[in-house]
Amino acid sequence: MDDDIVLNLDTNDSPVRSKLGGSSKKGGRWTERWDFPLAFSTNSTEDFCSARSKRVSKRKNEDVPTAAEPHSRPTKRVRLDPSKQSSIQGESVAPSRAKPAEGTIRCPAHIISSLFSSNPKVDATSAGPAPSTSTSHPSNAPLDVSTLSGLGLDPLLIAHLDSRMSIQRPTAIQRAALPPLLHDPSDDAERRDIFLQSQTGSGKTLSFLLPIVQDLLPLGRLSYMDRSIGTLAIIIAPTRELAKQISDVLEGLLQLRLRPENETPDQAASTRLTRWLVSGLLTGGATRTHEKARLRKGLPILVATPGRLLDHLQNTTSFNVGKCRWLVLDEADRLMELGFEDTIKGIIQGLDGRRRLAQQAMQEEIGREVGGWDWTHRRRTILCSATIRDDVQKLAGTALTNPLLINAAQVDNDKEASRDDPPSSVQFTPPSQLSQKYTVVPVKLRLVALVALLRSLIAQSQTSEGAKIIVFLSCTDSVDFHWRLFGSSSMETTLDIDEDDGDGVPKKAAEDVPIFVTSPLLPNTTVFRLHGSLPTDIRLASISGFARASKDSIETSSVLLCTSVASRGLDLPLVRAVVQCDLPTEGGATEYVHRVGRTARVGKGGEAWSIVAPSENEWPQWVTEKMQGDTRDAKKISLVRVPIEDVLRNGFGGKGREYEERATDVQLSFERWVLSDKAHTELARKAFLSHMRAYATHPSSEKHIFHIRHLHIGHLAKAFALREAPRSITASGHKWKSGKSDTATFGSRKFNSDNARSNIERDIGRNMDTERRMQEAVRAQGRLAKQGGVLMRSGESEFQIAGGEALAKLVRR
Ligand SMILES: Nc1ncnc2c1ncn2[C@@H]1O[C@H](COP(=O)(O)OP(=O)(O)OP(=O)(O)O)[C@@H](O)[C@H]1O
Repeated sequence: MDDDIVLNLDTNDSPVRSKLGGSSKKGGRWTERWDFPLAFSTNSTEDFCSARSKRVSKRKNEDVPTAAEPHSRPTKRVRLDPSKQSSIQGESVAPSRAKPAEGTIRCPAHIISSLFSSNPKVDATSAGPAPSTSTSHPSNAPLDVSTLSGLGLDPLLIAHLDSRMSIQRPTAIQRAALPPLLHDPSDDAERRDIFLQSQTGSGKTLSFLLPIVQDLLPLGRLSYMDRSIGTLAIIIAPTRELAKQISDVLEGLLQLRLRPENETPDQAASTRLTRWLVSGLLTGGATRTHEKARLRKGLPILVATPGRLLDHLQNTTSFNVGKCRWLVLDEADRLMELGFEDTIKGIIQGLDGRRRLAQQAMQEEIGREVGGWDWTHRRRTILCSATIRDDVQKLAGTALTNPLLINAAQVDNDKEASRDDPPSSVQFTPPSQLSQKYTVVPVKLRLVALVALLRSLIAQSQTSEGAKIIVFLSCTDSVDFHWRLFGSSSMETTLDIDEDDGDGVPKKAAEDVPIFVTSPLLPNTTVFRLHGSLPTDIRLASISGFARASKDSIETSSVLLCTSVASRGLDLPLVRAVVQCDLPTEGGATEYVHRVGRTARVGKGGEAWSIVAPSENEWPQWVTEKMQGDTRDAKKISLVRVPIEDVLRNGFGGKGREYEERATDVQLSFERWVLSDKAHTELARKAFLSHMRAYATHPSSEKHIFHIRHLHIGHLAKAFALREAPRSITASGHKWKSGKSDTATFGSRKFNSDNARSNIERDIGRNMDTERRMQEAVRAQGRLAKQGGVLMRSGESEFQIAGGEALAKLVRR
């Protein structure tokens, strides 16, 4: 790293404090004076503050600040030239680099904040559209005027929706989709397939589930009807989480009360209507044998992920699916992105094949097939997709017959006449009531900016329900790292490193991994994680824990750290904000809209925050234009820029620029945590490297915004609480800052997993050695300190620990 980073060591008897004179004894560091950050109530900071005061009381020969002097301050670092001070917006000049004026004595005990120096200047003028504070009428809320009864829905279903789900009025997409789907024409040619497109959180799930349930309910009156009839409806979702969620909504619907309150009891007839209507989930979570047994019994409505469904279609003879009347492809664009095109084709062929076989069996009167079934009733397919890209249109061409496009926006704009037109002009936009914000954050500050943002969002919504916040990160390793970092580090973390025998193996035994962690930095908050590499039971437990958190404990907020796996379809109640710490590497503006769509659902409010690097300054304008498409209406979509200083000030509190010191202290506590254990260091390095790899996968059309050569590798390391970039990156030949060709080299190497692995392994080996010397240096520094040495800034050692020749020798050894 080339920017004068100084290791600000926090040892218990740091000479810095004693050198700072009497004031250090009284005032201590800013964290000791940080009684209650402005942004938090007394309760909310209790843990954090008590952690700090415990640490303070541990210090030998130092006084704990008293209540009478909570704001006394230690001597501040010498500022040489106010115009050249550390600043987010400008280049800084490290004080010690400046020549001291003749005759002046240079302060030896001098710590500088590396976090706020050498950051690139952020150009505020090219930062996207002008802020807009106007609030719009919610675009995905239930409609004021329409009623469900006017749409042809069975009164039993209407009563059930009202009493069990508190749903009285349809949303725009439901008003548009229910009439054609509920209408069952006698002429099979009129039974058209449907292409459904609408905004996030607008109630698409009920748009296809209600017609299915209403269609199947009357079949319960057939004398022979029981679950052995087989599968009559299949809903395919791209992920297990989404399939489980749809299955839960379906089960809620199937607990239908079948008799209106005032009707004469006819218990036997009404229970028969639904008793056979069993739903099942097929996602590969259970063993094949168990799934086969359930299929043999019969599952009239099935929710499945594509791979497992095709597997059973091909291999499970008892899977009775020949009479299937409904097929739903939910999140079809995502299915295509995940490479399920051939699987879907295989499923459609499998269903057609099974139907032919069942018909044949019925004609030949073999097997279980019953007479009286209406084989002319063709299967209807519903395809839901946010976008109508080429690949989705191709899938629609394969899967849909004579499709009808239903788009809530078009219906609202009285464009029903053009429903059969190619829908390419329909844009996928976020709900209008969503407040979209972004902040341009120097890369070095990303970690503390995230903490500050979470703190302020949590503090703002300390209502009885707490806040729910989803944070998107680039990759699974980054999610794991941040989750462990938030859960284990504290302001107390010291550099008391475990004695190491040099084998590089962490000395702590593996522990049971919990579902959530808590952090003193995020008071009354539980932190969950979600990514595709977690076992299914952990993934589902994390989602339900996050969704439930506020119900279990009043005033508990919850944060979900996740990858893009959580961007689609998940309907988690009352998510207050979505934070995109890393912008999507795949899917561009569409993925952005899906992610932000986890909040502001069905007419509720919500905030979407994006953390943008200075080199990505063009992104807000770019994403706005993509979302607006041809219908450029500047008032319609705008991202409001919030200065990073405001984010940090709101999160860390304090007067003036005091937030800089607080942010620095938080950063240092993270760095100490990373250094305190080999496993932590490895976690941080892995996250850093995986993040780099993920970043390099931005498509070429976005490289003008997201190019890896624009990133300052040393600064990025800091964002992973590393004090230097892993050597597999910085080692020979990789001149990151200047090298266009080096970037290309990395780009090509990056995709070679063998190279990457051996690089990492080599890197770990080298760093173990570096770590050992670092630890020795730290201990030696501590010994020196006890002997009256001083800690001062210097760039002379590889670890930038100052302290004279003894240390320099030790490090050089
Ligand atoms: N008419 C309605 N009135 C009130 N709430 C509704 C209505 N219809 C659905 N909801 C609720 O709205 C929430 C979002 O619905 P759903 O998950 O189906 O949205 P979606 O359009 O599929 O969103 P996404 O595109 O993000 O998957 C659910 O909690 C659902 O219970």
